[in-house]
Amino acid sequence: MATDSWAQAVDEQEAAAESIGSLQIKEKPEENDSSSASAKSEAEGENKTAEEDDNDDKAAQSLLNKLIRNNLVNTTNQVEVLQKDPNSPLYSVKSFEELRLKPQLLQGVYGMGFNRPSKIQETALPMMLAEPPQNLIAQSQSGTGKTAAFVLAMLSHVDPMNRYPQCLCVSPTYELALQTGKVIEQMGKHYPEVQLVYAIRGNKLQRGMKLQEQIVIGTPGTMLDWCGKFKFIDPKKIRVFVLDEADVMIATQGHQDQSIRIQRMLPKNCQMLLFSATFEESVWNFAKRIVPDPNIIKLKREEETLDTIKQYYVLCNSREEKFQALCNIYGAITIAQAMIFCHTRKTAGWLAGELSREGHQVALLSGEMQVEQRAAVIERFRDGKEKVLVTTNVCARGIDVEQVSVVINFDLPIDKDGNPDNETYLHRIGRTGRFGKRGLAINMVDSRMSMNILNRIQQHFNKKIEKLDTDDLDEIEKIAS
Ligand SMILES: Nc1ncnc2c1ncn2[C@@H]1O[C@H](COP(=O)(O)OP(=O)(O)OP(=O)(O)O)[C@@H](O)[C@H]1O
Repeated sequence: MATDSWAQAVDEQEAAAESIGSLQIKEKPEENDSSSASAKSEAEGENKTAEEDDNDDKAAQSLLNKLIRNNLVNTTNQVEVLQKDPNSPLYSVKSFEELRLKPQLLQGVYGMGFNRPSKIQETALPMMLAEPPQNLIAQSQSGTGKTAAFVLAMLSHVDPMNRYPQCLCVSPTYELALQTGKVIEQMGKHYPEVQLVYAIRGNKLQRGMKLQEQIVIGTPGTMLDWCGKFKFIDPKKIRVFVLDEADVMIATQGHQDQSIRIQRMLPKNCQMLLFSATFEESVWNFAKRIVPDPNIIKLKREEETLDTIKQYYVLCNSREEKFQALCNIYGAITIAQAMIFCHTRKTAGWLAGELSREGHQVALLSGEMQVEQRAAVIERFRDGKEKVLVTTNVCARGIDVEQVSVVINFDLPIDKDGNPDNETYLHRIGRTGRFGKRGLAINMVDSRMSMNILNRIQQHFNKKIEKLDTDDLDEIEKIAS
């Protein structure tokens, strides 16, 4: 009874989500037609804070991370494992050979330049490849090798002789699905019998057809339609179900319920795998509904620290004075590369303009840019083509730019209630063990309120932030030594 009413609730929510979807489609042309409306939304966008951008955009952030990542994020932390059956032996592998992969797949793995399994892969791969298949919930930060791991599991489990879908993989967005698809194509390069199809909106199939591809990757809504309404896929034949980026997934209305509905169509012996970069309570609750009897693997993030950072603050009265202070600093010390954080897009745009006028080579990262544009800006900055990167918070989260020696908080990080955002402060200027180089952080304080924020940040980390007089050249020179 309880299950029935719950199922009905899911149906109702889904119908509501669908009607919201069609409403949005109808609204789009109107937006384009009305120049005043778009001018208004642009102005609103300009004043958007980093935090608002942040909420807008979890999926975009995740995509950006994928686009700019060129190698594995290594960590020295140990994985935490919680086995479904604590008495069964826990296998971990140090080489891909130990996994007894099909030769075509081993060739694919080496072809991608992987020499040995990443930290999370060491434990996750033997679990995912075990017989009988084991269910898994795995959490580790972006870039630690989750995608590569489940792609290898899917490719290992399909039977290429069977020309029907055997693995389903759901991703939160079309773009993220395409990224995973690329990994499947690369890793399966020497295994051409295995085929892939995208279940994404816009990929219209003829009614009544049955898919022959063994792997289907897509977004939850289309995947659900293909399994249920259109019957392009026979869910009873699915052997592996992967839900990727669970934390991003649950941020989108309707995705959670659609995923659960897909999961309920699958056979009992289907292997269920769920991955997430973070693991707050809501993700955990969702994960438990998707994955019965799970093994759980968690890999802690590398801790960031302020220990190797020299922190200063500069007192100013206006944004123009802050800019002047910045110029004085640039005049006194050689800064190889700096990142400057602003609270709004508007300030970031203004500051980038002023710095360019002063002759600096400036890159600007801002929330309204397309993800691909942002990725290109970051690449250029990484290559040293620009020496200063001005940004709002959202764009820079998760970006490790090793060569940045100076971080300037043109505005101090605050949350939406106006309290200090300590986590963001640490994230902007902190270094992990990996990049243990010394760094310099300069905070601009322009009001009593921001002085208060600075004091609270200081207290929180119990680390002194020294005052810097930017009118005194000698004093500035000293901080660089
Ligand atoms: N064993 C490995 N050895 C070397 N490189 C690897 C290995 N596994 C994955 N990589 C590479 O590391 C990067 C991150 O891997 P992957 O995309 O699988 O991580 P992820 O945890 O899924 O992160 P995200 O969710 O951001 O994609 C990719 O460039 C991938 O090609």
